[in-house]
Amino acid sequence: MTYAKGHGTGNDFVILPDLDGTLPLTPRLVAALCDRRRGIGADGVLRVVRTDAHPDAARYAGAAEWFMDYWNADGTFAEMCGNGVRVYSRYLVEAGFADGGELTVATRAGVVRVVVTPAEISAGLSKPRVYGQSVARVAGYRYLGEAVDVGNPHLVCRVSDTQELAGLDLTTSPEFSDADFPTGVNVEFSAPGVPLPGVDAHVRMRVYERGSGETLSCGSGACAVAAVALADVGLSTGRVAVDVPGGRLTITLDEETCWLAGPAVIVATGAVAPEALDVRLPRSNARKDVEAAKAGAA
Ligand SMILES: N[C@@H](CCC[C@H](N)C(=O)O)C(=O)O
Repeated sequence: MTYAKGHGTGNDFVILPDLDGTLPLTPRLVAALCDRRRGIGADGVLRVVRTDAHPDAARYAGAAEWFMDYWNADGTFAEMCGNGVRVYSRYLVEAGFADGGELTVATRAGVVRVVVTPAEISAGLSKPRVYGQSVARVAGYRYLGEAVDVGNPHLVCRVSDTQELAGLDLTTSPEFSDADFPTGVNVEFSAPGVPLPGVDAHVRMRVYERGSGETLSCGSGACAVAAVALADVGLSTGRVAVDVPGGRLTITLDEETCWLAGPAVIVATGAVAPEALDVRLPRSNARKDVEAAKAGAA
């Protein structure tokens, strides 16, 4: 199996080119690839597959050529990964599967528009929907937060300052309400930043991601945090600088879209054998699944 490794502000991914969807990817293989000691190490896997070759994406075939089949490090799926889309797009361009400039990428949460430049990649996610409140608990302390849907679920909890943010123990998952988040949730903690030119708000955040643990950055989480920061100053559109442990993301919310911008790079390419990871692959049923999905949609 060939792979590439890339990251966006430290949120890192193993990228698996499987253009015609024949690789029988399993949760076990994903977890083994993402293992930081016994595998390649990553927060998640991005499988690169044509939309018409994957059952979850066949419906997007007219709108995007490529589907980002995203998996968390523990082998679970997620609907959206904002940094993933940006790194995936960098890979498409560097591997010669897409020209630079503008492109579209299909995800489980819909088709995302992407703008690629050498320094930065900007992905147009759906506008975050702030829809209620819930509570997270860390080390016995209770944090009230805003529930936000960015295609995937988020809980944004405000803390008072950078010191409180730095002191949070995120080595294990914050506790959250299963009733409010039956499929789990990504929990962000957000502290006020300093006034910066050119933005309406500046915040610093840390995140504990569903299925991956604490990461250096989460793009969809930064969008959720930005929407809450803008609402806190009475705005529903505007520009927010979000500092994550891995760097800075700039979020621009307009009436319909949440533009997530920042660097995204490919750092390595190579080959890996599933047997070396102690994983045996089942036989692929991919083609049959795609035909069944197409027949179901007709
Ligand atoms: N790091 C991602 C989010 C990845 C998915 C998330 N862990 C989930 O399960 O929803 C991002 O950049 O958005």
